Amino acid sequence: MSTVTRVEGPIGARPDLIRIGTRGSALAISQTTTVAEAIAAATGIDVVLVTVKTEGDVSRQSLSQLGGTGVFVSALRDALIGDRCDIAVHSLKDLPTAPCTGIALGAIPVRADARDALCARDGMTLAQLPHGARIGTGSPRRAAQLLCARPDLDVRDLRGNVDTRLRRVENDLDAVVLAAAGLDRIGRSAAITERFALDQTPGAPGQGALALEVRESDLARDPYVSAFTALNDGEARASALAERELLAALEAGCAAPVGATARIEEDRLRLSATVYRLDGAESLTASVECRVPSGAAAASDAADRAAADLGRRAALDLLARGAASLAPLGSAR
Ligand SMILES: NCc1[nH]cc(CCC(=O)O)c1CC(=O)O
Repeated sequence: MSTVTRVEGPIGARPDLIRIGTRGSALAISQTTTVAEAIAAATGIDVVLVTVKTEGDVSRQSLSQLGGTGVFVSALRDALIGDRCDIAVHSLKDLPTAPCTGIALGAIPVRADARDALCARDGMTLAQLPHGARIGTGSPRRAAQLLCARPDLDVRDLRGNVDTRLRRVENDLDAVVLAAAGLDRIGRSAAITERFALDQTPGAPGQGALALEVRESDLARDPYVSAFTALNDGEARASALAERELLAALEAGCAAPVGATARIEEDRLRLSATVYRLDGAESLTASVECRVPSGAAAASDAADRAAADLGRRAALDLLARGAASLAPLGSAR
C-alpha cells in the first residue's frame, strides 16, 4: 500500500516518490490531500505533500490591491520548475489564464460545488437580510451580483482565510459570501445559509475545480500518465476550460466582475457567462453551446479545443455587445 505523508523542508527527486506541491492553508491542504490519496491509489507510488508559501498567503494587503494575477500560484509554479515538487495542485480559479513556459495542465479532477454560498447570522437567506445589511466580500463579481439582487446592501471588503472571514459574521458583519467548495472542503458547510443558483448567480470561472500542473517534460511519462488518467474528469475539464478561455479572451483578470457556468447535458457543452457593471445596475449575458466528443474522445486535445472555442465565442459575443465599456476587465482592478 502506498502512503501519503507531509514534509516540512525540501525533499529531493526520487523515482519511487511523487512530491505534490500545495499551499499551506487548511483549504489547500484538505483538497491536496484528497488528490494525493487518489494519486497514490492510482499509481501505487508513495506521495508526499510539499507546502509552499505564496505571495497571496504572506501579504496582508487586500486582494484587489495585490492586483497581479497568480498571487496564489507563482511560488508553486517556481517549485515545479525548480524541481522541488513534481505535481502542483491549484484552485483553478486562482490560475492565471496565460500559459506558463515549461508547465502543462495534467488533470482537472471531479469538480466540487461551483456555487457561491451566503453565510449569514441567524440562519438568514439573502432575501431575509434586513435593509442596508452589511455583507462582506473581496470579489468585485460577488459585490456586483449582490447589489444587482439587493441594491440596498452595504457591501464591505473582506479577505483572509475562510475562518477569518467567517468570524466577521459574529462580529461586525451580517453576512459574508464565500465559495461553497471551500467551505465544504474544510468541513464548514454548516455555516452556509444559502447556496446561490448558478443560472442566476454564476460563480467565478473555474470555481470549485482544481488544476494539477506538471513539468511539460513529465506530462507523457509514467507515473504521471496513470495519475492524470485516473484523476481527470471529462465534464469538469470541459466546463472549466470553457470558462477559463472565456476569461482569457475577455483579457480579464481574476478580479474582473465576470461570472460563468458551463455544464454538459447529454452531448452538449453549454456555457453561460455574465459581465457586470461594478454597481450591479447593468449586466450582459452570453449563452452558447456546442457538441462535445463522447467516450474516449472526451479526454482528448479535440475536447479541450472544443471547450476553448466555446469560451472564445461567448467572449466575442460579450465584447461585441460592449462588455469592455460596461466593466473594468483588466487585472488592474
Ligand atoms: N480566491 C480565493 C479562493 N480560491 C479558491 C477558493 C475556494 C473555492 C474554489 O476552489 O473555487 C477561494 C475562496 C473563495 O473564493 O471563497
